[in-house]
Amino acid sequence: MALLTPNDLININKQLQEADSTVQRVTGLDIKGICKALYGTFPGSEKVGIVPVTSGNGIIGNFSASLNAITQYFGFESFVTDMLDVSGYYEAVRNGAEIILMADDYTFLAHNLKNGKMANNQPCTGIIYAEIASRYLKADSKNVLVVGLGKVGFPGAAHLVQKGFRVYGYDPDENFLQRAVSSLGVIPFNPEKPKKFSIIFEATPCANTIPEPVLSENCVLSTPGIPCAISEELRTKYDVQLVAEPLGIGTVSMLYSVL
Ligand SMILES: NC(=O)C1=CN([C@@H]2O[C@H](COP(=O)(O)OP(=O)(O)OC[C@H]3O[C@@H](n4cnc5c(N)ncnc54)[C@H](O)[C@@H]3O)[C@@H](O)[C@H]2O)C=CC1
Ligand SMILES: N[C@@H](CCCCNC(=O)[C@H]1CCC=N1)C(=O)O
Ligand SMILES: [Mg+2]
Repeated sequence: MALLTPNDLININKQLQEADSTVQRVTGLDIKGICKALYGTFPGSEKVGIVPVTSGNGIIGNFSASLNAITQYFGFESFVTDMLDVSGYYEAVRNGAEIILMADDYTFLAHNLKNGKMANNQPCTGIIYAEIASRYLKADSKNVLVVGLGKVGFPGAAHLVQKGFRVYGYDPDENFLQRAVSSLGVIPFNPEKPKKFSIIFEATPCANTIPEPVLSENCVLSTPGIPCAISEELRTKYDVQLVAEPLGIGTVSMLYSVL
């Protein structure tokens, strides 16, 4: 399981601000603008209750506090419950939470108690990072490379196919690659016969997953993957526009999707 660590979340506000300015440079929209374009929604006065959960691997340091900072960065009112698990859930509802945010080791959900809508972090993350990549103002074609076709990458690839992009996909897991080819019409990317892309979306738990030959000058690499898919050396060599952030972009996608 690819779980966040407290170290990933240090200074989440600075990480969010940096990602927001890159998104604006790449797409012309800020992250809120991307969410509005994706879901057609905008926040009212919804109160978000964040419930720490102790199951499995347990509480991750900085996780609840980061969610609190993230929701407030995007203009929502939010609080972290004092109690944990069931008692925390009870406290959240009793204190007027309209949207519940909570995560165990497998599922990170947003549930809007008012309208019943519920979101899962994995598809919401894939979709928003794919959307950001798809809106690159200086894209040279409708070609996009998707690296990693798992719980985050597959929904992102599906979103790009729906938006009419020519999606090349790569995953060392033959089953995941075949599923994307047969159900999405993704073109299997052959690392032996690389081609250059101006738009790349990556979602893997591995470093160095982007082969140098696919990088074009100034290309966009939109990736929620942790650790980062590309070395700083390679990023600067091609002046890659890197959109990467450990939790906030995926979370705001969840929140807008349940409004
Ligand atoms: N930044 C954020 O907001 C979020 C980040 N994540 C991170 O995104 C990453 C992916 O998460 P999931 O999709 O749930 O994992 P997953 O395990 O479902 O999918 C990862 C896929 O990457 C593939 N893969 C591994 N090495 C590869 C390589 N060298 N080239 C191409 N594909 C490769 C695997 O075969 C697998 O199919 C994880 O690191 C996770 O922590 C997940 C959710 C939110
Ligand atoms: N139960 C823990 C949170 C566990 C979150 C595990 N999930 C991840 O790390 C996913 C979410 C986005 C990226 N990875 C707590 O309440 O402190
Ligand atoms: Mg994120």
